[in-house]
Amino acid sequence: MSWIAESYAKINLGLHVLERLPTGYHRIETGFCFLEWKDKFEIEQASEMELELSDESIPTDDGNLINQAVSVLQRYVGLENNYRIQVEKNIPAGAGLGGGSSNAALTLRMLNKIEELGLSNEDLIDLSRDLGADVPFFIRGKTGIGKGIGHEIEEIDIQPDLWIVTCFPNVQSSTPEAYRYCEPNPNPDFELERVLTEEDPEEWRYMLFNDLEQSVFQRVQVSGNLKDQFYEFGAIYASMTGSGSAVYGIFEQDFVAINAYNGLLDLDLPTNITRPGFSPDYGIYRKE
Ligand SMILES: C[C@@](CO)(OP(=O)(O)O)[C@H](O)COP(=O)(O)OP(=O)(O)OC[C@H]1O[C@@H](n2ccc(N)nc2=O)[C@H](O)[C@@H]1O
Ligand SMILES: Nc1ncnc2c1ncn2[C@@H]1O[C@H](COP(=O)(O)OP(=O)(O)O)[C@@H](O)[C@H]1O
Repeated sequence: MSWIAESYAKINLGLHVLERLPTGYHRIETGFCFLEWKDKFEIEQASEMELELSDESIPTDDGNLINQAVSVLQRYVGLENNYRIQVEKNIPAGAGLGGGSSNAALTLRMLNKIEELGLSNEDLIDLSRDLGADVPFFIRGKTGIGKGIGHEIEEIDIQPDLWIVTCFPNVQSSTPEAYRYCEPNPNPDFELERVLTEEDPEEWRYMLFNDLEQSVFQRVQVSGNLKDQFYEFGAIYASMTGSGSAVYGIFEQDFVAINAYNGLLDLDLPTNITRPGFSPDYGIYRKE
């Protein structure tokens, strides 16, 4: 008997870097929503802890966020059994799609259920403190605005009711570097929630920005080219997600989105298309 569940990717709708903090982190404000791009987890009891990933380029040692999530539970709560965790990786790493953070969050949620630990989402968020700023968003599984270092989530429905096409240009981008080279830009008059919930997405092009984009595009030029390509394909809005390198385009009409998706696949680039108003299945299921 095993347990199965899915770990979803995110994109950032706007990312404002407000301030450099003494901790080395940055105070930000960003919109988080989901893509239909997912890794598949299967967990079963085993004689010792084992991690198997379908993507051999990602480490399976202590550097893996799945193992770090297991260690946190072992250290602070205690686990009765050992498990074999098998993951079909589809979300590209180093893409700004939050694949590692999403995997860490799902590991906490699955082991909480399998071992009947009875921890609430808030308990899991407390435990995830050292795993990454994006992990609380993935534990909640709801769209919203991330504040603080990205870990304080105000849940609001900002999943675009439009097609989202997302493409990884086959080059990774480093999150620490993206923040190190960005220019914090406090703008007290900007209201992210209002822009995301009230403005026509056609207007986002002129008002919704990712402050990490400029410096990442200088180092990862393919991402900048990809953004131009999205506008050529007819996107009403295009942006890099998070610290890159992936870029997404938002489309009003299905045939325009599908044409962009097929065009990017023809270039041999990992690409995803997400339906309007998509909502992830956060269920954890038993497989006999
Ligand atoms: C940029 C964003 C946008 O959602 O996502 P990704 O592009 O990584 O997916 C996040 O802020 C990334 O979150 P996450 O990837 O969980 O970051 P962490 O592991 O906590 O931090 C990695 C490093 O990024 C920098 N960092 C991260 C978050 C933040 N608010 N300020 C920072 O300066 C720090 O240098 C930190 O050591
Ligand atoms: N479970 C995991 N899945 C993907 N990457 C992981 C995982 N654990 C650790 N990593 C490492 O984290 C780094 C960032 O990956 P990821 O979290 O997918 O990207 P991003 O922060 O750009 O969203 C990668 O270099 C990868 O080797």
